[in-house]
Amino acid sequence: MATQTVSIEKIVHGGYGLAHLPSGQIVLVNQVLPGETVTVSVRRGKKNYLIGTPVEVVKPHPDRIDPPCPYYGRCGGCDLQHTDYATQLTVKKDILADLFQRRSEFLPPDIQDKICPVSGSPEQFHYRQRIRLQVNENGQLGFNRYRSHEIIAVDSCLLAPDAIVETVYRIQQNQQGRDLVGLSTEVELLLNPATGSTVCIFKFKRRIRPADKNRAVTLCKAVDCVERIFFTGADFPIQGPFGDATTLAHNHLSVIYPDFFESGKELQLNWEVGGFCQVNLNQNRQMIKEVINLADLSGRDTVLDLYCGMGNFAIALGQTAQHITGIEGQGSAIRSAGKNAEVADITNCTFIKSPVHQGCRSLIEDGARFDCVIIDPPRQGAPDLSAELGRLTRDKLIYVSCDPATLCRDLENLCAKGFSVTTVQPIDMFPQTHHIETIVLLQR
Ligand SMILES: C[S@@+](CC[C@H](N)C(=O)[O-])C[C@H]1O[C@@H](n2cnc3c(N)ncnc32)[C@H](O)[C@@H]1O
Repeated sequence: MATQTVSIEKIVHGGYGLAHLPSGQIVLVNQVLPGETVTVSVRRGKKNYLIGTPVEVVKPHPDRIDPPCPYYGRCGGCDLQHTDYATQLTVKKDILADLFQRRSEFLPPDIQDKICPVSGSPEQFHYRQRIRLQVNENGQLGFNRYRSHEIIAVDSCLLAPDAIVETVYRIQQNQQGRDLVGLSTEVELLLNPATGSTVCIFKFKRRIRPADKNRAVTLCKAVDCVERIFFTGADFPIQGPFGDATTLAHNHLSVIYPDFFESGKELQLNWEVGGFCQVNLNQNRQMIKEVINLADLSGRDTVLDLYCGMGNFAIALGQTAQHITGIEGQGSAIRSAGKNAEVADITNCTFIKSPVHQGCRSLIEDGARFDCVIIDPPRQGAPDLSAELGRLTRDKLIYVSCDPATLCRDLENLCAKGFSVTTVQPIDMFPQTHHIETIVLLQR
């Protein structure tokens, strides 16, 4: 492969450094920082650009550091670990600004001025409530190599809390644990914040048998940091819990945010194993506060919470709204949302299990409008929903996004429907990686 020396002009969406070759062609390079001079080996990429792999950093950025993880560069995660945290936050804000700039003809001219500094995470390592490991052909747990299906065996991860790291080690030291891992294609490890113990979901290559349940019980007894075990597979839904009988009362995980409300009251959120929760739970506390702050509800406001999950925002907003309607497609999340409202002792929330587009159409047919609409879609965003959002929103629309590219596309559509952008607040949910969570306040 040919090597070339290039100057990195900026970091773009996906965490790549962008440089131009003397020929004028664009080359995207990973593990670099803006302003660096880097020798790269260049290979063919997509139609409009080449891919460069760094061979030597000739002139490093002043804030470049030695990445602390021994798997950095081989493992596909943590692609910003080569710089200090303050620079990671600056890079993320610049990535967002660059995306907006590239689509500037379709976005409000002053949108760049609305981008606030990225709100940093309380923890920069060990923040992930869950990790998903792959199983390689030798029955070892690992992560995919950068941009590859090859599995790099690991015995720790700096993003995982200690209890998960201990579980990764101890299930591989235990015969039943090794047997279960060997029968799986992937193992998900979840921290239960309420107990500090872990829950394992083994994704099996075949259907489970009674012997597998016995292995799970024996493993839970032998490895005290594992409290429950579940099984799932390509052709069967999640089954469990299995394990030591004392831990099997329910299939929930829960987090309590003490002193969440001004009154000193805590916020408790429960969700079912296999259901969605934000991965960085301490930063989630800050994100809910930010949504409350942007919604700025009076006791008379009505709220629509689209893709509401287990009521992550609705339960907190329910304390000050007149009424909240939550729409969510996953049955387990809707069950958890109802339970969370009960625990919080609030009765002004209605949760509807429905695909969001269908739920919005029914609300429009009923003539419903809401003072504040919240939308928190998955990574693919919410294309084709802007007309519905325009009809359902009386005043504020709060868009929570985990992908700035689909956010940018959806903002274009919303601005074309008469919304204006008031605030863009990036939140760092995923330190050490290029991923960006963003909350945007739009108004009619
Ligand atoms: C990013 S999560 C947000 C959940 C919640 N707002 C939170 O903060 O925990 C997206 C949610 O959308 C749900 N979902 C995805 N596609 C959906 C659809 N087409 N209709 C309804 N819900 C959907 C998923 O089940 C998931 O709970």
